[in-house]
Amino acid sequence: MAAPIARGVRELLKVVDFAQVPRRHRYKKKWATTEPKFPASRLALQNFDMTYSVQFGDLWPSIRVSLLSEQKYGALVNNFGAWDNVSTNLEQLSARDFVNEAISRWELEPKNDLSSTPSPGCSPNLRCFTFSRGDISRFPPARLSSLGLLDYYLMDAASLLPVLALGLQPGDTVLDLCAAPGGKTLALLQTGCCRNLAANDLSTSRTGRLQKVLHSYVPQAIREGNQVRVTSWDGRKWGELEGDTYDRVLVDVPCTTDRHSLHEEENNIFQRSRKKERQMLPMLQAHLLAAGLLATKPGGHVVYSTCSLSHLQNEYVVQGTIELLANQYSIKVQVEDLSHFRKLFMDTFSFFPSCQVGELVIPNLIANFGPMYFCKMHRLP
Ligand SMILES: C[S@@+](CC[C@H](N)C(=O)[O-])C[C@H]1O[C@@H](n2cnc3c(N)ncnc32)[C@H](O)[C@@H]1O
Repeated sequence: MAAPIARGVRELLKVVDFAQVPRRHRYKKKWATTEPKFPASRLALQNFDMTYSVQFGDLWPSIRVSLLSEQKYGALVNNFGAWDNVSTNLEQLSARDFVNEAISRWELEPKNDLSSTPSPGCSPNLRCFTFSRGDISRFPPARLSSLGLLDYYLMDAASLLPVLALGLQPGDTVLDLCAAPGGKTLALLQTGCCRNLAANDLSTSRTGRLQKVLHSYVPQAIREGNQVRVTSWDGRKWGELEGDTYDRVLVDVPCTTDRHSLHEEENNIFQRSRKKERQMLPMLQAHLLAAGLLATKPGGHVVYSTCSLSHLQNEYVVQGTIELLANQYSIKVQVEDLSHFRKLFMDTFSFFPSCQVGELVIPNLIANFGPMYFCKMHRLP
């Protein structure tokens, strides 16, 4: 499978990379050996200014300032602890459960609208609190409950959207292909709907972090029973390892992690030494998505997600991979329309209005979540 996918994505890169760079920037810069070291976060900002000003036009200055400002968090309540007390405490801080607020709104929608939207499945089991738009309060650190588990998990609330979009149903077998450090794995378990959950990540040090998260939030009986399996394999091989197996697959790929790249030098993908790795990201992402689709049962669903704003890593990867699976494997994959989903959550998040496929949460000063791109696909039977 590797060769045709690699060839296809290389073709995509040829076309798209140039289309994104304005003509005035197409020059080859010579770096003198004496030139002072440029922090990777500065290189990231330069790169974003070049590509995203073209991609987002007038929206870019406001996204830029939001990305450079403090992000907002959500508190995902641990359902394995005393969730009702924890929810009451969070409400007393004036935070609100954006998941259940959205689902209550959905239930109030007129019947004729409901018929065209899928059921919320297990999503109402998730409770995630955020402060309202414009409220930049911070959550206090999570506390240990009497059961020895932490009471909530702090995460970018937009990271919950790919899990919600996956739309788990009771008894599903689920694969989380790139799972570490484990925020989305934890959310998948919190739905209470996974018959089996396979959580995988290539990096053993990062699966170590995932194990720690599970240890802090999930009772021993669940961790050590056969409901959760943690592995450290190359996700690109999953189609060969366990083809046609899972009802739902989450493919939350490595990406340019745009917010992180602007704030942290450590492990920054814009370091000069990682240029090649950065250029190869769309290829790796397409391989992982193809493997995730091959691991899905015919009739099953996949969500692809990144925390990057780059169309090249988002919709181009989705469109290119779907085309490749059709050509190389005669596997048909349909992108699902998530516009109803966007409508449900637009009080909490700012969405980019013009994605060709999938949805993109863009950072906004009064709702500083994301970036988070997610696209739901149906592998046709
Ligand atoms: C965006 S992070 C995943 C975040 C995670 N889903 C969460 O919510 O906490 C992407 C992950 O992909 C992993 N990764 C990179 N290449 C991989 C591969 N070939 N197979 C599986 N995982 C890979 C990285 O180690 C990294 O932990």
